Amino acid sequence: MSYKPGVNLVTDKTALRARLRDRRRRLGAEVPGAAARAAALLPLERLPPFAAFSGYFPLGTELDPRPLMLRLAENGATPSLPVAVSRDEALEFRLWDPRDGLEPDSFGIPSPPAWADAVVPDLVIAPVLGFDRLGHRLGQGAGHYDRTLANLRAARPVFVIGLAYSGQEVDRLPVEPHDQRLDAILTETGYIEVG
Ligand SMILES: Nc1nc2c(c(=O)[nH]1)N(C=O)[C@@H](CNc1ccc(C(=O)N[C@@H](CCC(=O)O)C(=O)O)cc1)CN2
Ligand SMILES: Nc1ncnc2c1ncn2[C@@H]1O[C@H](COP(=O)(O)OP(=O)(O)OP(=O)(O)O)[C@@H](O)[C@H]1O
Repeated sequence: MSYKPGVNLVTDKTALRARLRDRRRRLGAEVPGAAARAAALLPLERLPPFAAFSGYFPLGTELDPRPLMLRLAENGATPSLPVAVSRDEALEFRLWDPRDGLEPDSFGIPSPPAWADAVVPDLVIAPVLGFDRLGHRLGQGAGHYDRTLANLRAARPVFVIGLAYSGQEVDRLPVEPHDQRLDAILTETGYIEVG
């Protein structure tokens, strides 16, 4: 898919989101086993050191990060999940203990309960609707990851990996000043480091 700049980046993004949602739905059905393949392809030795990471609870046909989360946790890192407290605020991250139940956050996404410990991840596995090779990411459009990564990065280094089907790649995404870039992209066909 190639991107032709239009007059308005925001409406361009909205149109792209609709197309990429359709495309991801198709990929979810056509590429079985992608989550486990992607998890196995992460080159742990190339990542900066990290003590805590965040994954996500897969929505719809998002690529399931749980095999990857399991691998990172088995490697000794503390797992956490994002919690959307409102549409306009940054995400919180809370410790994910698979023995504890999850509760819907303000978007209805299963998330650790309010009493779970807060975590500051230094590795973020971000859900992706679309990505390009420069590390630009298109998300759900609420700006949650942009706000959250801006806050995290203002305090200390955080390495951000977008997890996606390889078919979610586009030539070039429209970019706004607030967009936070991915450091790498992991798909079922490989690991792409962004320069
Ligand atoms: N699995 C997952 N968890 C996540 C996110 C995500 O993208 N995926 N988020 C990322 O920021 C945050 C939640 N933010 C969200 C913001 C908007 C919508 C949303 O508008 N969803 C559409 C339906 C999307 C679809 O059909 O695929 C909607 O409700 O109309 C969802 C989540 C934190 N947790
Ligand atoms: N750091 C920020 N501070 C305030 N508002 C922000 C910030 N980052 C993004 N926003 C707002 O969030 C809205 C959505 O941004 P955008 O379309 O880039 O979302 P996205 O990256 O696709 O989604 P998400 O980050 O939720 O996965 C925009 O209206 C933007 O102004």
